[in-house]
Parts: sequence; C-alpha cells; structure tokens
Amino acid sequence: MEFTKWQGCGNDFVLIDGRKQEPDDYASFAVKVCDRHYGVGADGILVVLPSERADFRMRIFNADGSEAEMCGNGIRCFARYLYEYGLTNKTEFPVETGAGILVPRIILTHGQITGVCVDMGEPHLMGEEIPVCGHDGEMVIDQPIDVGGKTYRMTGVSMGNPHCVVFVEDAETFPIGELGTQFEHHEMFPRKTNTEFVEVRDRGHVRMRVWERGAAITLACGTGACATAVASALNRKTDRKIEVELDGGRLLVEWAENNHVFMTGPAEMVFAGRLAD
Ligand SMILES: N[C@H](CCC[C@H](N)C(=O)O)C(=O)O
Repeated sequence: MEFTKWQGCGNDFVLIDGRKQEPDDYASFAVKVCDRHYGVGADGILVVLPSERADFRMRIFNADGSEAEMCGNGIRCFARYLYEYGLTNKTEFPVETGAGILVPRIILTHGQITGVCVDMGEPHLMGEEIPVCGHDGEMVIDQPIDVGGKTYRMTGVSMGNPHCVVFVEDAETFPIGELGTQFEHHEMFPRKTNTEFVEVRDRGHVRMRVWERGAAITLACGTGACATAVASALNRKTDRKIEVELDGGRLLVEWAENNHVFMTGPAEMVFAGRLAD
C-alpha cells in the first residue's frame, strides 16, 4: 500500500488514497502504521475518499485508532497533496469532513507553495455541542474543572472536535505529561477532549502546548490553535487574530467577523513509501 508522509508544524501524518486502496479496518490499520517503532510512525492517518457533497472527503484517525471529526494540520497537508499530485488543478476547493465542508486554499508565492489557509468554519460553543456535561444551553467560558486534586479554569470550544482550553502562567513548565490524560478522559467530556494549555504573551500572541485526544502530546494541533484563538477572544485576553506559537511551529489564526475561523500555516511532505504487506 502506497503512502506519503506529511507534517504541519511537526504534527505528522501518513496519508493514503482510500479511493485506490482501503485497509479492512481503519482503526487497527492506524494503530499499526502510526507506531513509531513497528510502523511508519505518525500522530495519525489521513484518508482521501470521494465525496458527493464536495470535491473530496477527508477522514482522520488518531494514533490510538479513534476517528476524529477534523484535523487542522492534517487538512493543510491533505490539500497540498491533492494539488501537488495533480488530483485537482484548483488552489481552493471544498473538502467534506466530520466538521462539515471546509475550504483549504493553497498559498502560492511566485509560483511556489508557501502554505495553506483553511476556512475552518464556525466554532461551536454551547455545552451540548462541544460536548461538555452539565452546561447544556450555555457557553462554557472560564468554568472550573477539578483534575488531579486541583481546580483549573477551562473554556470549551468545538471545531467539530472537542477542545478544553486552559490558561496557564507558564506553558513551558506546566506538567502536561502528568495531567493531559486526566483532562482527556475527564468525566465532563463524554467524547473525551483535546486540551490546550495556553500562556498569553500579548494581545496578538500566545504560546500553546497540547495534549491531543487519541495522540497524547503532539508538536502542534491546528483545531486546537483555532479553539485557542476563540477561547482567548471570548475571555478577552487577546484580539481575534493571533499568532499561536506551538512546540513545532507557528500558526496564524483569525476568528473573523463572519464567525468563521481561518487558520494559516505550513504543510510539508517528508517522504513517499510503500507499506510491506
Ligand atoms: N486528536 C484530534 C484529531 C487531530 C487534530 C489535530 N492533529 C489538528 O491538527 O487539528 C481529535 O481526536 O480530535
């Protein structure tokens, strides 16, 4: 089975074209392929599929085999793959995802691809949409959550997938490895959650580290960066357009006046290969 390996700010993916070849079971395939010793190694897999509602459909599976609704770093890589491999001649096209139909745009500078900007659609902020238990019919802004015997303040945002945004004094030293899994599996989140630990630097910049649902600590999370921008604005800590500094790179995110979130960042191919049968 042929694949290409991609990364966006160090969040890495194995991409396969599901129209040509599909594994019998995506969950076990993702676990096997994402293993960094026995497989290719990645945070997740991306699958190209046909769509009746858009030009293409993208499915994303985490390294633990769970399927996610959406992947921000992934859709940038997905879009660049389609363009570079000649599967589309458009630089902007609709992609069907679990978060709805989203629109990546290839950024060309002097004919060179310098990045991808994605209209990530609208954030979902009501408790039952994120979902967060105990907050039906209301937004979840600066709410208490008890983890590891301590009370933190969280803001819930869905970008199709659930995010718990926690503002901290120092993102570099926050014990994300110890607490990340406790947030992920907390009883408040019926579909588990991705958790972003955010240090606000100024009204246009934040430093964010992430523990991802189904993938643990990753170097970057695109939907997490979008959730961070929305949560930072909701808590009046930043403007609506910010630069998010992640372990693996920087993303530019704007929660625009039309309520759509736009994310701009890199997408790089690392290698192409063939899986042994
Ligand atoms: N772990 C995420 C999926 C990958 C999202 C992340 N890699 C991104 O770039 O948005 C989830 O289960 O919702």
